[in-house]
Amino acid sequence: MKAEWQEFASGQKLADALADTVAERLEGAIAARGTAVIAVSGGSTPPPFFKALSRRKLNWARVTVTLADERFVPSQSGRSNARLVTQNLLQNDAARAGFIGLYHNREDVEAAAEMADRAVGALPLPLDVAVLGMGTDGHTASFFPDAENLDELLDPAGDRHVLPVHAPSAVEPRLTLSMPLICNARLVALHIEGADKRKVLEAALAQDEGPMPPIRTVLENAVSPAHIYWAPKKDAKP
Ligand SMILES: O=C(O)[C@H](O)[C@@H](O)[C@H](O)[C@H](O)COP(=O)(O)O
Repeated sequence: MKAEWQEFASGQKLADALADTVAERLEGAIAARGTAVIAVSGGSTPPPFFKALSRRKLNWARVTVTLADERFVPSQSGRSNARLVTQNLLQNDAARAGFIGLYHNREDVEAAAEMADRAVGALPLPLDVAVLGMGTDGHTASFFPDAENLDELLDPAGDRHVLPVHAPSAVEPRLTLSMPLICNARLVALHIEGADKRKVLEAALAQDEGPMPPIRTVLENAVSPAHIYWAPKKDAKP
């Protein structure tokens, strides 16, 4: 399995380089097809990248931003990825982009996922860019190793665009883009920082038996070799 590893001296240098690459891909998509679609992840790592990307000069009105995954919470919640993206990415030049969230105020996460499935399925697919994070348990998007429906989540041949997730380690129910949707993105970029996550990823890539960490399944099924962006944690001793 091929993946391109890129290392940066700091999180800010990584954020600027990733923003440059993503902006180029979005511009290329607009030039080729008139539109661009990007899926981004939540968590504590992305904000410097979001802020850098929000200032890139491109035809943002032709760009649709969606989420790789979402907690089953309304956008007013501090746990909401839609809120994180609105506050950090959909600002400055990028304020003109369209946004398709995954959360819907329905009776359960299954009903919300069906609505999100239709909305994401109506986008001009495949994704041009999918920017993923990773947890120290090897999850990415909301493919949690302890998810009740992990086999369905990791199925590279499924026909859903968005799936519900129930996983004890996920705090609340989740909504996630499906494996085929993420793996068929024209660019899959994995953004991770810190020595712990580097060790987790290296172990996942070296593992040759037993249940594979979800991040390994994604990298193995990515149609275009994934680009891995790594930097030490900002408070790391030089
Ligand atoms: O909703 C989420 O939390 C993310 O989409 C999730 O998959 C995230 O990328 C990892 O959990 C890493 O999170 P950190 O960046 O906070 O380590």
